[in-house]
Amino acid sequence: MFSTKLYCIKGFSSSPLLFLTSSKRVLSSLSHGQRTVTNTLAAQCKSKPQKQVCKTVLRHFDTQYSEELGEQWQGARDVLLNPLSWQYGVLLNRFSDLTNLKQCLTELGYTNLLPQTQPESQSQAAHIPLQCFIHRDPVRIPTQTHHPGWLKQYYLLNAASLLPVLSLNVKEGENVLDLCAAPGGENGSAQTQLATKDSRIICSSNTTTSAFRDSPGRPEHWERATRGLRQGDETLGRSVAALQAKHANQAMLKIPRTLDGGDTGTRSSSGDENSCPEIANEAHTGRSLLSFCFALCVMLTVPQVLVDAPCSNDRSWLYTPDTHQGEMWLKERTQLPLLQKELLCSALAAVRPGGVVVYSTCTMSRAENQSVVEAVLASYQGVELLEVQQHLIDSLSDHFCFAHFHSSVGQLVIPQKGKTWGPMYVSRLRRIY
Ligand SMILES: C[S@@+](CC[C@H](N)C(=O)[O-])C[C@H]1O[C@@H](n2cnc3c(N)ncnc32)[C@H](O)[C@@H]1O
Repeated sequence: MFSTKLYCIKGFSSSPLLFLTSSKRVLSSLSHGQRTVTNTLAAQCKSKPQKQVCKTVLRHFDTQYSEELGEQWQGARDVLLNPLSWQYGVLLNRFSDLTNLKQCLTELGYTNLLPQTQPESQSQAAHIPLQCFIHRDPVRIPTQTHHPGWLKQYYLLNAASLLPVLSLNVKEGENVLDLCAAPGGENGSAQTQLATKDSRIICSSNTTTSAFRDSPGRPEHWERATRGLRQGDETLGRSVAALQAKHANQAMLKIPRTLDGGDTGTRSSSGDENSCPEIANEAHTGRSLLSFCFALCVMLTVPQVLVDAPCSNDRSWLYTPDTHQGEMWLKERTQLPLLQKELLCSALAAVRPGGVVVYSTCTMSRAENQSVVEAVLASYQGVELLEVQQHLIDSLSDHFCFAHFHSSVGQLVIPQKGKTWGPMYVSRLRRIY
């Protein structure tokens, strides 16, 4: 029923050094004191062409979010409309030599979002927790480019996208089903974050594509890498898969596309589906999981499922290139909750009794967040709501702004001035029986 793949790579030995050297060069050229660095990076940002706001989407957000978020919408609006204020997290790739990189980041004024809780040593590499560096200013270090057979040392991401993975609280050796694993919008790769745990990740779509994409919204890179995987040649995709699998003791299980339930009628947030056919085909698998999740449950006894659901990604939708597309997306928006509920139900059916499902989106829309969870709780027997762990909220509150809801079935990170992370909604459910 499943095909288990453990990729191997050849000729890797010299690549990390070269890769590290090039990164050090980039970073060291910036490290002439924090002020200079900040100025340099800010200048880089400013030299980029300005994104154009879609007025149709903005009007829609104004109406909806001023009602749903109250006074917090104005702060979020200011951030969303000012890309120069956006902060970028630097998620380290534990499979690289990070010593110099961490030092560089520290010199640049970055700090670790997540305090180290376990000792670090070569022999305990497998136990290094997620390491995401953040900066209080809206600076952005250069994105690393792909080199065949080499791994990036870091990924730039919205640090709030760590929250769903942290909420899972994966234990060493536990299996995780990543129900919406296809590459998404701007928030980075859940798989990459999960891959820092010594656990098996089971994906409903092509796992490896997320881990090596160059930057959000660049399907040509996913296509290139996916094609490489299909052809079985020595590509970057294969190398990444090998490292993730070999070093993290993971087996990547791809659910065959023959189990695909067909078209969901929704847009893949990966953008242009035509340019990336394999991803487009595999992106619809999660909805049809219900039909075989019993077998999945019995065979794999999945204790945790992540539903990083397709949603109306507020940050990118606001910058929809043309009005017509903005209007189309707003129409599609009304269809999303149905798909999201189905995905969440599939996840609950797949998780073993006692297991936890984490549902996440990168929108602030109540219809796609609380309403989805409330509807599933009301209709699905034997499921209870869990709080997002208080210690997580406490430790992240210095950096993230959580929404002040009166009655909440989850936590919503809302971008605010100086804390521009999010939007990110997370809810946790436990299957009781
Ligand atoms: C928010 S993105 C996931 C991002 C991914 N977890 C990551 O970290 O890169 C949601 C993904 O769900 C995929 N998707 C859409 N419909 C789906 C379905 N019916 N089953 C499974 N995945 C689906 C979309 O293609 C999209 O890439």
